[in-house]
Amino acid sequence: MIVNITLPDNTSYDITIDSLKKMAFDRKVVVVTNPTISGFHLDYLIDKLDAKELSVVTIPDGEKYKNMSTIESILAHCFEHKLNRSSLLIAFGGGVIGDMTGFAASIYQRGIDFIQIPTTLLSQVDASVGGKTGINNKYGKNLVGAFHQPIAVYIDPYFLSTLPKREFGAGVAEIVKMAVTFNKEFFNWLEENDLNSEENIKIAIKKSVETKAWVVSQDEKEKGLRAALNYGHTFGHVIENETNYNTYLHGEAVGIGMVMANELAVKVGLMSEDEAFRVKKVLEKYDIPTKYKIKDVEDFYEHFFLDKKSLDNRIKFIVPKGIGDCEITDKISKDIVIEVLKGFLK
Ligand SMILES: NC(=O)c1ccc[n+]([C@@H]2O[C@H](COP(=O)([O-])OP(=O)(O)OC[C@H]3O[C@@H](n4cnc5c(N)ncnc54)[C@H](O)[C@@H]3O)[C@@H](O)[C@H]2O)c1
Ligand SMILES: O=C(O)C(=O)C[C@@H](O)[C@H](O)[C@H](O)COP(=O)(O)O
Ligand SMILES: [Zn+2]
Repeated sequence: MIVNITLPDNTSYDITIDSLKKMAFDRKVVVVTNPTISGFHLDYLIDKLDAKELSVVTIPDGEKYKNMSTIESILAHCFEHKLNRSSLLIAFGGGVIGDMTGFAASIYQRGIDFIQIPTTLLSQVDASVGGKTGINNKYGKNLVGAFHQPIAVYIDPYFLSTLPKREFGAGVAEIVKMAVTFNKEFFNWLEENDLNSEENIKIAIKKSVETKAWVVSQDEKEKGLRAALNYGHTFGHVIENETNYNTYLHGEAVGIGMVMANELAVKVGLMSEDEAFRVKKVLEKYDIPTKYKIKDVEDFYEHFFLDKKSLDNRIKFIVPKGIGDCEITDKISKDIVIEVLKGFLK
């Protein structure tokens, strides 16, 4: 099954959801991966690749390595293997590998092609599509990066067979995000169906990718609509940063962040308490955390000013309008936000 994404500048690429097929490249190819993924699946991938020259760069596993020094090590490998402007990088892993490979591709000799082969649920339903690439630094999450679209995305659900349960839950959080913000029917379906079935997870991957492609095709550079994909992230990114990227998985922080955003939506009258409860129930079904103890609400609030959606000191929040729709607003007063944050002090 193929989902096509056409960007505002009319370039386009395919997102193929199927078992990997043989691929031949008449150019140098570097696969970027980590030891965990290569231990499980590198042989399977290599067997599918035919390239002019193929090499693999293995970087350490973990969000805490999503930084500039890891990018330098990817670039060093590319220079040592004399990659040129017609060479290709392949991101083989989860969102961390995807974001960093894409960023390295965007700056190597001012930009070369890359392909996404996502291996986590989160990267299959969200991170591999749409061209947001980048790294974290001490100031916050994804604060350095580039929009750089892959030339193709290959989603093979087979990789999910080795994914730990907690990582699966993190991916479900981003699926729930797509449904709550854009698709009420999809959310109702998520309430009624179990994503642990092979058939259902394929349906959820397809729905999520279609939603993301639909959004990005209208607003590649996040001038408007795309900000909705940040539902739960305004709060979630602060949680990840405050806990040094070593306590919550990205999807888990987003799960908590969606609960916080829902509280805000309830407070400003955009969502009913029942709807907020229904979202929480779906998250809890997959053991996604929904609680977080904020240490200092003023500190937490201050972090929002470094959020990339914030402009001229106005913080932008994504608040659901019921289930299946949302509002992107910078009109919520600090007092109201602080009141919501205070609910998470214990
Ligand atoms: N660019 C985007 O649009 C976008 C969207 C969402 C998230 N992200 C980013 O993605 C990152 C999170 O991605 P993630 O949740 O995939 O985490 P991840 O990349 O850290 O992968 C999670 C863990 O699973 C392991 N793993 C990967 N595939 C596996 C498999 N098939 N079997 C067993 N283990 C496997 C990894 O080695 C890692 O330990 C964050 O940095 C987030 O900011 C980016
Ligand atoms: O693709 C998007 O747009 C998203 O916001 C998807 C998010 O799930 C993802 O975590 C993204 O990396 C967050 O972007 P950021 O611009 O807030 O760093
Ligand atoms: Zn995310």
